[in-house]
Amino acid sequence: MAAPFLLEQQVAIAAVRRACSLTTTVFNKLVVGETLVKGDKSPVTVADFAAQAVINTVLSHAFPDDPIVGEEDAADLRTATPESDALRARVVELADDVLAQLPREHAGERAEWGLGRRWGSDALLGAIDRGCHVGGRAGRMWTLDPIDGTKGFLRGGQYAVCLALLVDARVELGIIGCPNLPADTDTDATTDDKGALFVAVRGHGAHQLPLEPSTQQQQQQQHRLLHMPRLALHDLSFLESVEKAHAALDTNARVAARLGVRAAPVRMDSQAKYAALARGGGGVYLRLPVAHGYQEKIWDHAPGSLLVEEAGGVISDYRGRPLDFGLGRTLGENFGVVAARKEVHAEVIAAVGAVLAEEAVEKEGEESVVRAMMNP
Ligand SMILES: Nc1ncnc2c1ncn2[C@@H]1O[C@H](COP(=O)(O)OS(=O)(=O)O)[C@@H](OP(=O)(O)O)[C@H]1O
Ligand SMILES: [Mg+2]
Ligand SMILES: [Mg+2]
Ligand SMILES: [Mg+2]
Repeated sequence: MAAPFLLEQQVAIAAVRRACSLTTTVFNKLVVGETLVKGDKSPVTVADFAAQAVINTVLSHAFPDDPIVGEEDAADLRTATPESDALRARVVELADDVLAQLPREHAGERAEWGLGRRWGSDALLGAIDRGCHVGGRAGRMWTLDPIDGTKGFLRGGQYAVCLALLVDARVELGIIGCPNLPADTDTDATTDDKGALFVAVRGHGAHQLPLEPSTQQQQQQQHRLLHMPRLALHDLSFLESVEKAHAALDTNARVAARLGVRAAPVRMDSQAKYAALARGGGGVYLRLPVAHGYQEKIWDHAPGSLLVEEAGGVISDYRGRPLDFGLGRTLGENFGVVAARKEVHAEVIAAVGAVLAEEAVEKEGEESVVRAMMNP
């Protein structure tokens, strides 16, 4: 997979693989008290913090000048309370256990990326806080979601470790580790192995690699170039969120009916949706806004968007405009996400527009009934 950003690819792959081994370990041992509820009411676990510490440590050693826009920060780990002390100790232990493993030469890992030693609390909390960059339009920066789909992670469902490199607000490299996604999509597959790593490089394709680093020869055998298949509209099935609070699932159903889609939607947490789409599942990922004022975050879409584009898809908001990764930490006002293979994307956008117009008329009708009842 020789391509631009070769060193960046190697570093990002090593960092995401190590973070995935950490999250898998934590899932098997997560105990009560290792999860917090953030200010926005969403959960964060010791694994989210520790995975961000691991990836930011690796990035900071390999590319010391690159800013990082990461989801988490260490404020909740720095307060002087017994709960915070215990949480911090656990995060530091988990991150250091993974970073201290010796560099695996067959996987291209190098000691100068911060591997093969323990870093301790100050360095690791500092690494987590390297993720506080504000984002923007100019220059190189990474964006990181250490666990995307934390709710999925907690329920043993899909989640993803997501990292992307942006240059002047354009995604150039996207890496997504999916520890719970089947390694093989072939329904006749004889194995039920879980775990897959997805790598997209702008202009150089979307790829699936094994999540565990193996020998060069095994890597080559298991390497798959991903293409979204051409599907007729009625053969699509929608990929969508699990949480009703994250996407307007009733509107999705109306769009599907309008397009003549027969299959039931596939609900999946996290950017595993983009990975499933890129390797041929479903055909459409539709995410229409529900919560007023919620702004989508760049780390929730940057690597997935490139994966889909490189596999033959188009991604836009529901108006058909490109997602703008240069506005800061968010994508700005929320006009949703529509990702589909290029042959059907325009028809999906048209169907979304028609359904949203219908819903607006219905809402106006309901409001005028209410007005009439209030002012008889
Ligand atoms: N209100 C609202 N609207 C839209 N999106 C929201 C909202 N609240 C949270 N989030 C973000 O959703 C991320 C998970 O998205 P998913 O599509 O995986 O959601 S779902 O769990 O499948 O329903 C989730 O990512 P993580 O926090 O990394 O898990 C959030 O960033
Ligand atoms: Mg979160
Ligand atoms: Mg996320
Ligand atoms: Mg997250």
